[in-house]
Amino acid sequence: MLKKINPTETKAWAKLQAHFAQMEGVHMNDLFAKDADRANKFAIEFNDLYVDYSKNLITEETKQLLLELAEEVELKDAIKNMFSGAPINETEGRAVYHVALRNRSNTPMEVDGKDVMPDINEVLGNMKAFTEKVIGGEWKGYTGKAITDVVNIGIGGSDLGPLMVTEGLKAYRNHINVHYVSNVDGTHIAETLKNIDAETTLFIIASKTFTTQETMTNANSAKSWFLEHAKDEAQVAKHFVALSTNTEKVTEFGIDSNNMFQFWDWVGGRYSLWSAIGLSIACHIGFDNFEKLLEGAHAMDNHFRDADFGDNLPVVLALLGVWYNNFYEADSHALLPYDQYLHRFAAYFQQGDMESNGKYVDRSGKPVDYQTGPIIWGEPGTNGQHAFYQLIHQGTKMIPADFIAPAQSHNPLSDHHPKLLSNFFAQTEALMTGKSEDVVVEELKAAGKSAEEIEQLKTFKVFEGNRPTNSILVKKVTPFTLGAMIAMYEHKIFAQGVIWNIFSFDQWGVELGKQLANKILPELQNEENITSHDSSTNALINKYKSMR
Ligand SMILES: O=P(O)(O)OC[C@H]1O[C@H](O)[C@H](O)[C@@H](O)[C@@H]1O
Repeated sequence: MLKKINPTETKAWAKLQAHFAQMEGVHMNDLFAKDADRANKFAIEFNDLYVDYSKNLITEETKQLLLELAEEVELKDAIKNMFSGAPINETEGRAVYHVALRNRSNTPMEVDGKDVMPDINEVLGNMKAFTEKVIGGEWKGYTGKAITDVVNIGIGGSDLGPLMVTEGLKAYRNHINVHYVSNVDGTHIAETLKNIDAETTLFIIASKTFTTQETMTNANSAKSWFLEHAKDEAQVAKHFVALSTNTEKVTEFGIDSNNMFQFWDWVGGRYSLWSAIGLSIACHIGFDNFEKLLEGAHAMDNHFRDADFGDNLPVVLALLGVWYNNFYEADSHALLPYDQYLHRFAAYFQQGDMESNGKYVDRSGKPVDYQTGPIIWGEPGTNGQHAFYQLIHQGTKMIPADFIAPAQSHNPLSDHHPKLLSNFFAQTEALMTGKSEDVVVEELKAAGKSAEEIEQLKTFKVFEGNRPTNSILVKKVTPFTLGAMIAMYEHKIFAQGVIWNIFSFDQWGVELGKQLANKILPELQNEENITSHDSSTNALINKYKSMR
């Protein structure tokens, strides 16, 4: 069980508050000027990852106090608890054991006294055999043709993870095209079906519960479409497989239980890409590469469990996040990958982080009186620069940001990559150093502006700088590195949840909307005037009915 420790009542918190008062007004430029070794001091190297966190509003004392906070909230114990398979997802009475899914050392890992590794290995074995058949062309469709397209139908954790990783590792892809359908908006499936052939398409229905409205609706539409072509229910077995924890519902849907890849209730949806939910990834990049993804995550798991907190990547990133979220009152955090393949990275961690730590009730069931999870957002590299970076540089809000870039591109076309990376380095430098009024005035003089013009313009061109960033430089975006990076953020989220004294692995906040939608749906299926809601909702429903 996780301890129930209010972080704001720790000694470290009080010390951090006092320290924060001293840090206000401190400029990072001065911190760098005072310490020639700062970049070395505040950097962590892990395999092919190099994380520079020196461009943060911290001193050695800040780090020390943040580490004291981690000790006082008993983060070490919490990590041990997670790795022991204890039911730390208390509101659902479940273990949180995605680390077992990628336990490549294969040591026993138990839940309720039962080693889960044999089951995990069995499913991985089934996934490997299946993937090899599909990729090798042995798995045939109803007319005897090999599979060319895979459509993953799922939503939330059953979509975002596989989608982000297949995009992220496209450089490793084979001839199998993978498509993702998530939205219940009929447009999503309709547009996807336009581009595929029923004879050569395999549908993967990915749903932990196998009751999710969006997924079941899309799965039924896919099945109807397929049967329009195949005209034979018996052929469904060749074109539909399921990834789920719910055998009963899978069978009810008409999928043969032999075509079901199992996972377990101790795998949270947003932590499930390492389970059978990763089947579409394995179809796209091959099982060997999928295993390398697991290996990368496993390496990060060991690091998180064993490394001293001061050199522990997820812990350090978590503490920096707490520093900005709770002391500087930053309300968001940007993830900015300078890698086009990682274009869904921020979207993936919007669920990972916000569904985990978007909670106002603490582990004792009481409302918190401090801030918890930040708003996560971001877009890839230079696209963001030409869109929202203005606000990061000169806006009134502090936006701590993680800049992520590979040293080696999978597409080293002319000078694209040096250009991309020059922007990566320049942005974090500019955000930190800023540009003083003196420099602005010099530049305007050099551009031949009059004294009057300089006076009018100068303040607009000044950059305060002092805006914090982490730089995450990886050698190359490989399956191993991506696995490690995803696990790094997963554990950062867990560590923050522990510090904020909240439960990171439930998601009750998504239920109310679902319940109300279920109540409203039948009201939309008749022409009656609706009066059962508040006046705004009634008016909207009735207007919709008059417009359709
Ligand atoms: O995999 P499923 O059971 O279909 O669930 C899909 C998603 O839906 C839910 O609403 C949860 O908020 C997500 O955590 C989950 O990933």
